[in-house]
Amino acid sequence: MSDAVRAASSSIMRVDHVSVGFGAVKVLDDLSFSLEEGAFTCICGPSGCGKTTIMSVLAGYLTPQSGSCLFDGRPVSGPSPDRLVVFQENTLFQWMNLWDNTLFGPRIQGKNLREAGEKARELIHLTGLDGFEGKFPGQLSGGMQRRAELIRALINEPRILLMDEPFRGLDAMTRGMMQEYFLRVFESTRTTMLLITSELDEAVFMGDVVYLLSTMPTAIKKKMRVDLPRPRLVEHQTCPEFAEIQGEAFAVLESEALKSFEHVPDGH
Ligand SMILES: Nc1ncnc2c1ncn2[C@@H]1O[C@H](COP(=O)(O)OP(=O)(O)OP(=O)(O)O)[C@@H](O)[C@H]1O
Repeated sequence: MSDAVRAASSSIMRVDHVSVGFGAVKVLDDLSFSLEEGAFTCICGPSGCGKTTIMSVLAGYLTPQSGSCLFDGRPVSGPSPDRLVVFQENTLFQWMNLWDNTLFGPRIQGKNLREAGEKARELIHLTGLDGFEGKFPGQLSGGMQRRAELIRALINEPRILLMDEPFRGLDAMTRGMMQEYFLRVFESTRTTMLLITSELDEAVFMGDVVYLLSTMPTAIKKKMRVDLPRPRLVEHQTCPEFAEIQGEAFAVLESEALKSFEHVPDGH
């Protein structure tokens, strides 16, 4: 993102001093960060540190015990079509083909189906699913199903798309392809996106901004800007800037990971 664009960008979501606990377990502790409109933000932290809990607060599924979560300056009080979530698990309707799954949202909202159909064709093309419109989810590969989940959310034109580890469980090669497809969609639609991931390389490759999380109770350990050009290409992963940002981020996450071993008794 250029300095001019960055200066003009404003935050669409703001999490202020949020704390969440489950019983005696304090998961989020005084967590604060903001999401810039039109940017791709990644939140990266180790497994089990509270990433899904953060997503639940942003989506409006969970009310924090203290602090606030604002969307467009207004408190988040529940789920909204402005803030759609792409989940880890498969939520496609198994009895509908790809085309009907994609148009499900516009159809139940009574939207103009000709316009929605044009948008569906564009998204299907961007995600490399041309020719699969008549296939049912069971006839699509895991990677295709994740892309179908993405377009099924985006067709509803949310202001922000929240993605919780959408590539979890995919093999490394498919995961790399997914990253490229999702980047192409972001770069052509410029929908504000948040990706939560435990993969640091993925966060640096995809994000304009990367937040690194501490171990539990979780807070933001560091905010990093990734000024690599867009469109992001696989080649960028071998450039010196990428290595420098990744190295710095790795050092932060490693020091956090080591802390989680501090309380393991000797001999165990
Ligand atoms: N509803 C709940 N009730 C009790 N404990 C919970 C609940 N939800 C989450 N936790 C606990 O909060 C902590 C953080 O969980 P969370 O799922 O947010 O982490 P995560 O970083 O998304 O994990 P993963 O990377 O494994 O998906 C865990 O210790 C989990 O057991």
